Amino acid sequence: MKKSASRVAILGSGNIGIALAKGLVKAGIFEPAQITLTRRNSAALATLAQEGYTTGSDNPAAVEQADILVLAVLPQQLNKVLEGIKPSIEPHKHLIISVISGVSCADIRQELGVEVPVVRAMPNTAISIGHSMTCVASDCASEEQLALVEALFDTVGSTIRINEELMTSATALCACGIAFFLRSIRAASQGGTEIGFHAHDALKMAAQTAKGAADLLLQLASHPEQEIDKVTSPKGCTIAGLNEMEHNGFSSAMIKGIKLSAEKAGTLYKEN
Ligand SMILES: NC(=O)C1=CN([C@@H]2O[C@H](COP(=O)(O)OP(=O)(O)OC[C@H]3O[C@@H](n4cnc5c(N)ncnc54)[C@H](OP(=O)(O)O)[C@@H]3O)[C@@H](O)[C@H]2O)C=CC1
Ligand SMILES: O=C(O)[C@@H]1CCC=N1
Repeated sequence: MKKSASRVAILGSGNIGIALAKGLVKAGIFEPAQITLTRRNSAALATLAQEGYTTGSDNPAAVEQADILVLAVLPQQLNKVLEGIKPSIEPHKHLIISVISGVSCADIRQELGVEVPVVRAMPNTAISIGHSMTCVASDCASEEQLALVEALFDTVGSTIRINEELMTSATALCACGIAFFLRSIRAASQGGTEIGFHAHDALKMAAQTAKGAADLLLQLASHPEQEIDKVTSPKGCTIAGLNEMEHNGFSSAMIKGIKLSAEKAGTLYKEN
């Protein structure tokens, strides 16, 4: 994607909002000066202001200067933000991208009271280094608008288009998934320390091994069990360790955690 001429306003510049901004700049699509970052405590954005981003706490002003609006506040903070920007929304100028869990495109249009195009995107924090898995959905955006959002997120990782009703599932598997895989890597490194490695070496060894495992699947398009079969020598130490993990509920714990996470993701906005 070539450099964009658009201006982006990220309303709610916390963990994911900043990760997105950094990813887009790192990908060379936007200059920091094309991105406005807002949060109520705008002093916390001082370092980003020094890097050239426009920062502040005035959401309506940010909306007026931008054509792409990214909503990145917590679900329970959304309605207040929408109420504040409502008068500044121009349906033929603005494209709204919401990364907020559990809030539908229709919920956003209903709160705004205008028929503005809304696309939901569910990235993860690896977006800051260009390795996000981002799921994209909309109930109303044109093909052109969806393609634009996909192209934007393609610059900061992989993107797939899904049906909107699967967005809470995508939240659990991909956005929360970063934490689940990180915890697995941490557990592996703790095991590594117990069997003889200094903690920092064990962590590096575990992380690189996890990266290799993921790349085997992504680059060879193979199935995990196909690759596992190549590691498990008969009567060997891999199958001994793997079966011990399964006897202790390894796969079951991951599956149950992802199911619970998806259920919770669906209730975050309604719990307001
Ligand atoms: N973290 C993640 O990995 C992912 C998160 N998400 C979704 O992204 C959203 C944000 O999550 P996350 O970044 O973790 O949360 P954070 O709490 O880190 O970020 C939310 C930000 O919104 C700001 N904010 C709150 N109210 C306003 C307001 N009225 N105007 C402007 N800014 C405001 C807060 O700053 P202040 O208090 O100073 O206003 C804060 O910096 C959530 O809806 C979450 O579901 C989606 C994918 C991944
Ligand atoms: O934990 C959360 O609710 C958010 C949504 C996805 C990742 N973090």
